[in-house]
Amino acid sequence: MDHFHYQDGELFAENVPVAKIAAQFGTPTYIYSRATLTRHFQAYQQALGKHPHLICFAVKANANIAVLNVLAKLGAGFDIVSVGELERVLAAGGDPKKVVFSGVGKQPHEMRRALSVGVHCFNVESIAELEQLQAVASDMDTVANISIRVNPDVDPQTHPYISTGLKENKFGIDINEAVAVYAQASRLSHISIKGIDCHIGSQLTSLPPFLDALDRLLALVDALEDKGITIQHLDLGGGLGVPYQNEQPPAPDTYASAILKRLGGRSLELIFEPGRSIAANAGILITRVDYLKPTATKHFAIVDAAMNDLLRPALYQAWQEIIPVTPRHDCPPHTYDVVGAICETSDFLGKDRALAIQPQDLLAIRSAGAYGFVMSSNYNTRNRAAEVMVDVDQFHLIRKRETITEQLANEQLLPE
Ligand SMILES: Cc1ncc(COP(=O)(O)O)c(C=O)c1O
Ligand SMILES: N[C@@H](CCCC[NH3+])C(=O)O
Repeated sequence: MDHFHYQDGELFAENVPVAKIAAQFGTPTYIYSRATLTRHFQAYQQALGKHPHLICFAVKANANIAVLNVLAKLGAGFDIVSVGELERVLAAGGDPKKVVFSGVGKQPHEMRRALSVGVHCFNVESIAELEQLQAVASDMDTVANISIRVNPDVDPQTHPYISTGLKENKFGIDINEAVAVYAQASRLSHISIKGIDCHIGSQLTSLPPFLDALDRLLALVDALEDKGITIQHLDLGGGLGVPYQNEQPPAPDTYASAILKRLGGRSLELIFEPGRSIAANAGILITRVDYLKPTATKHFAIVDAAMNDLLRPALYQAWQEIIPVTPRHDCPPHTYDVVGAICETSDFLGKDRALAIQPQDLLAIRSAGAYGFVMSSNYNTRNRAAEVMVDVDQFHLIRKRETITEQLANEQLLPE
């Protein structure tokens, strides 16, 4: 059963009526389902079974510490891209030994903190970064575990802004240069080679690009072995897509089983860094209709969420389903552009949606648990949304709605 579903003519999150959450905490509010997060995470775990593995949730997809805590308790590791994300993982009770540190621009202070808490591995993305890490580790008299993030030049067939494994992207080290970079790393006194890594893009909806990348990485593992460099883990990144509309991506267990099969008898530990496939469909964003505005050419539904709350439609023309919380049958549907109050024409949450709605009705934007709240901003001096977690028939405020007082607290006037 879907954990967001209609029952008796209204939308429920697990066993809680969504309207009840809106009545208590207002709108716009993100609502997450603990059961869905758990189910998605466990699908990966179960598919990999006894094969040595680590599922590192990509914190960038949803960084709320209650969400991270739910996953940490299930045994998750975490993929981070900043020291800020590391502090969130620690605050959420995550195990630093299960953390992989990705990203093209790690700063020395971030390396220092990650080394001091003992992260599993740095996914190194350039020679300059490798040298910086050697310097920091040497200064701390410690050893940094690394894998090289290889850019395998595979087309992930996704939106160009979220494709990362092509030669022209800024990510990783060209696969043709990887052997030389590993050889260089093997000569560094405070670097220990552990793994190999890639991440080719996000919202991939088919297996072949993953398998293609995996084959290229395995060939590299063999070439390195021939040179006396043994790789212990293979990190295939994240990137598995979700059904937003009509897409039919493989489910996490199908994906994980296919990868495992392709590994053959190799004993390499497998690391995945899924974000979206765990969190996206574990969340909705609820919003209230403020005004209906018919014009000569369109019907606009102006709602209290906007592009500052959910940026994906404005940034990628992403499509996310918009449904009424309490469907009504007393007025005809119209085709609406569902828009926010921000002074930008790109401020829309959905275009051309058939909805039967009246002012004050509640709407839910689906698939909002990943790259939703984390990409929100204060543009137009709007306060960030609240976040709520539903757990069977309970619901908990896991981040309170921001206030203007909190926004102003960090600013000050120039001295007289
Ligand atoms: C290095 C890395 N790992 C993991 C992820 C998570 O990707 P997704 O949310 O598509 O699973 C990303 C984002 O695309 C990433 O850049
Ligand atoms: N923010 C993107 C995904 C970015 C993936 C990060 N590497 C999205 O909403 O689809």
